[in-house]
Amino acid sequence: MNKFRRLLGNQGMVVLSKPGFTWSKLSALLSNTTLGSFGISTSTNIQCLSATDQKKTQLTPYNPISELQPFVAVPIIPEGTASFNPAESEIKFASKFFTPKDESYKIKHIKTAAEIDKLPKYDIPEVAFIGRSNVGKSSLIHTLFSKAPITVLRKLSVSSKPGRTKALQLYQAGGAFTLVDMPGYGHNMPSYFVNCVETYFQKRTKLVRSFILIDAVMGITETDLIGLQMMEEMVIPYVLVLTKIDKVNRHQLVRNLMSVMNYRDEHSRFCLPQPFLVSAHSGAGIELLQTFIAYVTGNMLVTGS
Ligand SMILES: Nc1nc2c(ncn2[C@@H]2O[C@H](COP(=O)(O)OP(=O)(O)OP(=O)(O)O)[C@@H](O)[C@H]2O)c(=O)[nH]1
Repeated sequence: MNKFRRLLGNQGMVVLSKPGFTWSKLSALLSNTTLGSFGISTSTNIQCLSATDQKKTQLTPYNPISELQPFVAVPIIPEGTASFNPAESEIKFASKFFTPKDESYKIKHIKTAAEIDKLPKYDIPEVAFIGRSNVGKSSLIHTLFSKAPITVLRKLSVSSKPGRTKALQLYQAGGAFTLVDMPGYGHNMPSYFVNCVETYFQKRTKLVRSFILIDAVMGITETDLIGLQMMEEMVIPYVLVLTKIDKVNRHQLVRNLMSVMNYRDEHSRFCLPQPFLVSAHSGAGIELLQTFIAYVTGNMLVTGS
């Protein structure tokens, strides 16, 4: 039975991966090349903070975590792990991939497909956005690409009705990267979903990072485990993104963020330690996420602040 189908059929009995993961264990296990595929450079371009450094270094104000951290007793980004903390100039540089002023960065919708064999093949790095139905994928992509032509934005069907995104939607920012919006899992999931998504992860050789979206209002739910388990079983490096942070008060946000972080600490081996917090409505966290996408797709070198 394929892994994903097994998870879907067994939602109440998901077997979680082994606890005890630390970044250093992973570093020891993987070669530099593989670490590169986590977007964690072995050079100094991403800071690896010691406990003392971390106290000294302020997270960029572009990161919503910087406002939350004073209210949380433990470091949200674990001590001794890599932290993506670009300078203002780097954030500005990355914005050009999302604010096309000339043809070379033009944002286009290039394909809608439910069958992987129908996807175009190219040499451009790819990132994928995945999450349960209604988590806010289309809204987030809409906000990331808010400066794209209206014809592109119309393709992003935002709806309060879960399960609107039925096929893979591919958007390309010039020759810089491709961003893939995937159908949501859970409610109203299309029947071909399992094959489509699992085959995508097996076959797309240019995929450099997957972003798993979790609704900040709900925190981590059993449906979210479908995507998280799939990443772990298929050994796919991924990043957690908490969506809709404008909808929760600080207390709820801290509580739900910590439940996600607990999951990460105990069960994940392939998740970037740093979560991203965003709101498609207020725009919070969007520039930081844009910069991270530009960075993991190899379009810029972040030197840190
Ligand atoms: N307040 C708030 N609402 C949001 C945000 N992002 C999405 N929503 C709302 O959440 C609902 C679902 O958003 P979509 O972007 O369509 O979600 P999706 O994950 O693409 O949904 P599927 O098509 O089911 O996969 C819509 O009513 C959005 O307006 C956000 O950042 N803040």
